[in-house]
Amino acid sequence: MCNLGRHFVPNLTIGAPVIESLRKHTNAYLDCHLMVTNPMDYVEQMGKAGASGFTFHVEVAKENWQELVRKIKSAGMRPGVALKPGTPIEEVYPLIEGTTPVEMVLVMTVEPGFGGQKFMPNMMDKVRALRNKYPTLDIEVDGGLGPSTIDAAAAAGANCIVAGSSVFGAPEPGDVISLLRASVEKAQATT
Ligand SMILES: O=C(CO)[C@H](O)[C@H](O)COP(=O)(O)O
Repeated sequence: MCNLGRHFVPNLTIGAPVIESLRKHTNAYLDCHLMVTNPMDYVEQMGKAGASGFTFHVEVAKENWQELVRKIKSAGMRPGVALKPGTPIEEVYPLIEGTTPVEMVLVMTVEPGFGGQKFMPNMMDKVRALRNKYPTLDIEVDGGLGPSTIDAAAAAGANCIVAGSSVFGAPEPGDVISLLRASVEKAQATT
């Protein structure tokens, strides 16, 4: 997972050079969430660097999302759209239903910008609405996910989990990853 923040949030974290370096050592899916106001400017460099997924924010792409999605696909990446906590879920529906649809929706469960924030449980209404409307869509959640919050996200229908503090702050990060995965798999098995 790459969080690239510039303009949209004050901090710049991981960009194309880091993706390029990582790609030399792994075939893993590199899921990149660009918290920038000008995502179009980053498509080419992220594609060349070896990003697998490119997620932009709906708040900054209302006018040009179709061109953006086309560019992302042409650059060999999987397009995703993210929305901030204050953005109504209905704003992403056209991007899922269009002729050049996004393939993943990222529901932010904190205000974007910083790790270590508190999970917003009321964002699960958005996840549930998406899951009911689009049974096979990839739905990602980001912010405050860990052992105490994963069950709510998984039950609502999230199947892609971004977890920072709970994993990197754990004595055994692998155990937390397994727990998160098990919760999602259990919820999927019961629906
Ligand atoms: O960058 C973020 C917000 O923009 C994320 O919330 C972060 O990557 C995940 O961190 P944490 O699990 O500590 O909430």
